[in-house]
Order: sequence, then C-alpha cells, then structure tokens
Amino acid sequence: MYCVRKVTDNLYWVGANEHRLELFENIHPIPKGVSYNSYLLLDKQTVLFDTVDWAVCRQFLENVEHVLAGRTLDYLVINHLEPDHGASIEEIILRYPKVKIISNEKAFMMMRQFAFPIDGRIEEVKEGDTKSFGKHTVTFVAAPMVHWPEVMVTFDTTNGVLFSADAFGSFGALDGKLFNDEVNFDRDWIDDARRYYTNIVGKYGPHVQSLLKKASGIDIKIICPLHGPVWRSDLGYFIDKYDKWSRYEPEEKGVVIVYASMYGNTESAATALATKLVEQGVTNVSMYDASKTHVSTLISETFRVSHVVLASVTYNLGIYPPMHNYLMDMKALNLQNRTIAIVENGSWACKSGTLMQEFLENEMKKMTVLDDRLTLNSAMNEDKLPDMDTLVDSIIESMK
Ligand SMILES: Cc1cc2nc3c(=O)[nH]c(=O)nc-3n(C[C@H](O)[C@H](O)[C@H](O)COP(=O)(O)O)c2cc1C
Repeated sequence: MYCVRKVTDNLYWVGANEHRLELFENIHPIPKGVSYNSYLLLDKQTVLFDTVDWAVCRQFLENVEHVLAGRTLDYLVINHLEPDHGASIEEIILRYPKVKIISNEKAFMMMRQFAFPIDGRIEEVKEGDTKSFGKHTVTFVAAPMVHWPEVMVTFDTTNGVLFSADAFGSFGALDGKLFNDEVNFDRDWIDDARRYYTNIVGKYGPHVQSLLKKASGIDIKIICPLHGPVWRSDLGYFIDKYDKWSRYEPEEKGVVIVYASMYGNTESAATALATKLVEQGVTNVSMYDASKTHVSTLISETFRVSHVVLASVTYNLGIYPPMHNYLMDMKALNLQNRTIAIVENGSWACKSGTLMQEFLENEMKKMTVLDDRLTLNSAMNEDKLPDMDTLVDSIIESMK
C-alpha cells in the first residue's frame, strides 16, 4: 500500500520508514527507527529529490508510482549520494528509463564508483546554477562535507522549500507524522536529533557553519531533510541548535558524569559527587556508565552540556577501554570547548587521570581541565571527602 504525504502545493513526501534496522551506519543504535525521505514535485516536468535506502525501496517505488499517477518521471535530483539515499537510483532508472539525473561532478563520479548506469542521462550542475521545471525554479547550493564531499542542497525559489540533504535530519521513524508541528519535537525528538547530528555530521562543524551562512541569505519557508520531520514552522529553533552544535557551543550549563568502573567503587564516588553538586544547586546533572551506554549517546550528551566529569579506573596502566573509546570518539568528532573535571582510581599504580588529562590537552582543542583532580586508591573513603569537596567547588566556580 502506498503511503505518501503532501508537503505543499505539488510537492509530496514519498519516503519510507525503517523499523527493523538495529544500527544506523552499522554503528549507531536506532531504537525508534529512522525515516528515509524523498520528495516528488509535480510541475510541468516531474522531479524526484533523492531516493531511499535499499531496505525500503519497495515502499518507495509504490509511493512514487502513486503520486505520478501515470505520468513519467522526468528528473531525479541527487543532493546526497550516500547509499541510505542513493541506493535506489538504479531501480528508478530501470522503472523510468527516460529520467535525467541532475547532480554535481563529485556525485556523478561516485555514482560511477557504485556502478549505477547513469551514462547518457546526466545533467551536471554546480554552485549557483538554476533550473526551471515549469512553474518552479530551483538553485543548487554546494554543501561539501555536510556529511560527504558531494553534498549539495537545492532551494526552490518559487515556494521557499529547501531540500537540505542530511542537514536538519533526525533519527526516528515518522510513523504517519511528517511536520515538526505534528510532533512534540522538544520532548520526543531532540535527543535523537542531537545524537544524529553530533555523531553523523559533528566532525564537520565549520562546513555546517558555511552552509548556515549561505542559508541565512535566502528566504527559507520549509526545510525538507533526508531524515526525520519536515520543518514548516519555528525554523529558528532548529537552526539555532545547528548553529550551537556546529560551533561546538554547549546548549546548556550542566554536568554530565561519565564513569568507568569494574567493581562499583568509582561509580559510588561518581554518585557522591553528583549528589554534592545537586545539593549545591547544580541540578542539571546526568550520569552515564561508559560500559553500558552506547558511545553515540555519550557523544550527544557531551555536545549538550558545558561541563563533563570523567571518572575512570586505571586498567593495566591505561585508561579503561570504554572510557578510552569515548575519548577517541570525542576527538574524532572534533568536540571542543568544554570544561572537564577528572576523577581517577587505581589500586597500585594510578595512571588514568594523567592519561586522560594528557589526551584532552594534547590531542583535543580548547578543552579546559580543572586543576583539582580527585584521586582514589581503590575506593572513595572519608579521608578523600575534602578533595571531593574541592573538586565540587571548582566545578561550580567554573560554571559561573
Ligand atoms: C584487570 C584490572 C586491571 C587493573 N589495572 C590497574 C593498574 O594498572 N593500576 C592500578 O592502580 N589499578 C589497576 N586496577 C584497579 C582499578 O583501577 C580499580 O582501582 C579497582 O578496580 C577498583 O575500582 P572499581 O571498583 O571502580 O572497579 C586494575 C583492575 C583490574 C580488574
């Protein structure tokens, strides 16, 4: 059965939802699923904007056929070639053999690498080019590394619709809803949207900044991303989040405590520290076990707040592996501009604190490590209470 939604006059969502996939990009858990969005414009000519992942191709083809209602497909615009959007290109070509594909040089190069039969049907565009399909005229805007190097976004100057590729996307299946005003985004979607942005696009903050700069010069009315809700109201809310995330600015003053503990003593110290912070009025505190929390959530939470406490045991003279993995991921995603407090534990040769500090200061950018480190020898005992109090004071002072 087809399942489509009207976005605005002559424009339809023909994407599909995925509920069975465990791991997006075979890394990131998506318990709430994901949508692969594709949009079909019925103008004098018919234009499809991007395709979908192979897993939902059947549903997608049914949707396209339904909206076309007997018409043929004239154009396919590819803003982003990554296989979760480009995998169904060949199927579209097979069904609509006269279709012409509009994209840029890099995307066509990749289409050939992926062995799509595109020759004889390509129309190459570059930054600033325009194309009219009848009533609608679109402009193509390069957005390199707003996830992959070939990415572009397409702006419909006739109705203010921005086909934004992976920008402004979210994890989460739509399940009948389509628009941001049909969901409670701030309650039900923002955490997944943040986890999507920070883990998928987070590394490319400066590139997102340059896209935002270009976008600020155009009158956008509707944002059609390739995943998650379509934005037709309150655009500033989400643009502001993107601006903060891509500048590596925290959204909130708050503390995330990430602890790594084998026998519970470091965890117990982390809980005592959290309690003292809350008692002193810092209530925006969250705690995560590095062993049990997927690193994509740790990353997302670290982007959210201003302060992070890293509490780790020493493990064979090193940092405990899940904590080390989290630090490596932070570095890979270019995360910066946070204040870090360190709690270390060791039963005979405590090394984790110094190693974490060296990593933060030497391998990452603009990380402020507080001087007052808390060092535990196996467990948090009464004699360490003054050191913990000093660390708590230091965190609170740095939040002012
Ligand atoms: C496999 C293993 C390796 C460890 N290696 C070290 C080490 O190299 N140096 C050290 O001081 N403590 C080491 N420890 C002790 C821990 O760092 C920590 O003090 C102890 O596990 C208590 O903390 P916890 O209850 O939070 O796990 C090791 C513990 C385990 C189980």
